[in-house]
Amino acid sequence: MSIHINAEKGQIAETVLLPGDPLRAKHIAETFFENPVQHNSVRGMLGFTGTYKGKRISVQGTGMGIPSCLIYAEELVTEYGCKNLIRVGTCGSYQEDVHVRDIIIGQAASTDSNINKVRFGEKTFAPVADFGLLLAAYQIAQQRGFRTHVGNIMSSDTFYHDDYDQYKIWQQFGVLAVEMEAAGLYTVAAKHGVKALTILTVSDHLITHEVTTAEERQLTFNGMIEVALDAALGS
Ligand SMILES: O=P(O)(O)O[C@H]1O[C@H](CO)[C@@H](O)[C@H]1O
Ligand SMILES: O=c1cc[nH]c(=O)[nH]1
Repeated sequence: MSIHINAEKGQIAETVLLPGDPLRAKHIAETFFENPVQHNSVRGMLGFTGTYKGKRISVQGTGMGIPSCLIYAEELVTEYGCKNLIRVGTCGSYQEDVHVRDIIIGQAASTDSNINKVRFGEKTFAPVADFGLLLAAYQIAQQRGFRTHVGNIMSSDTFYHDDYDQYKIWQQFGVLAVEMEAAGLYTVAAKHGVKALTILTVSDHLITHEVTTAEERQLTFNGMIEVALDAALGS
């Protein structure tokens, strides 16, 4: 048992999907896993382990934001020996040609978080995805016909902003969308020498103000989750 996960050693698989929402973790386990077993209930941050197409795999909710996500990422790696961390989340698009319901694969993650200033001081670390996981996810998404974008994403420390126009600097530099965890996840994966990837579904649009309905989001999430699970098969 670790401080925030009450699973026994060996109860969590080496490959873990990481949604922010613990109820999405439950949905993934109930929809896609054979014989899912709940391995965590601490703070209601649900986690499950089961089998997908013959491979043992886990899903663990992380909560929202880098600080919460990194508690789970650190404990999964250091206490449970997890080696492949695949975030499956939602994001807001920064680009006209990146539409709601599209899939984004986070090749790299910019951030307004202070975490890496604390770590690296004046120097800059570039948090990047594992290339093997990224390539597998991209090829699977292409085969399935999903509109898919690969590139830089922005991990923000805030969901609500005093100045919404601040997105324009990221937009201008080609950043695809905003979410709240990937830069931290990629950094911690690098620190421990494990693999990480972030796959997102666009749930809203910062420019056009389009949003997805709850039902649409559910269906689109399933596409993203299948991409993540099938990419995980080769991990
Ligand atoms: O859908 P999830 O995985 O929670 O991801 C996004 O949604 C939350 C904000 O609503 C943040 O965690 C953000 O990163
Ligand atoms: O962090 C997030 C997630 C979804 N949509 C946003 O605008 N921001």
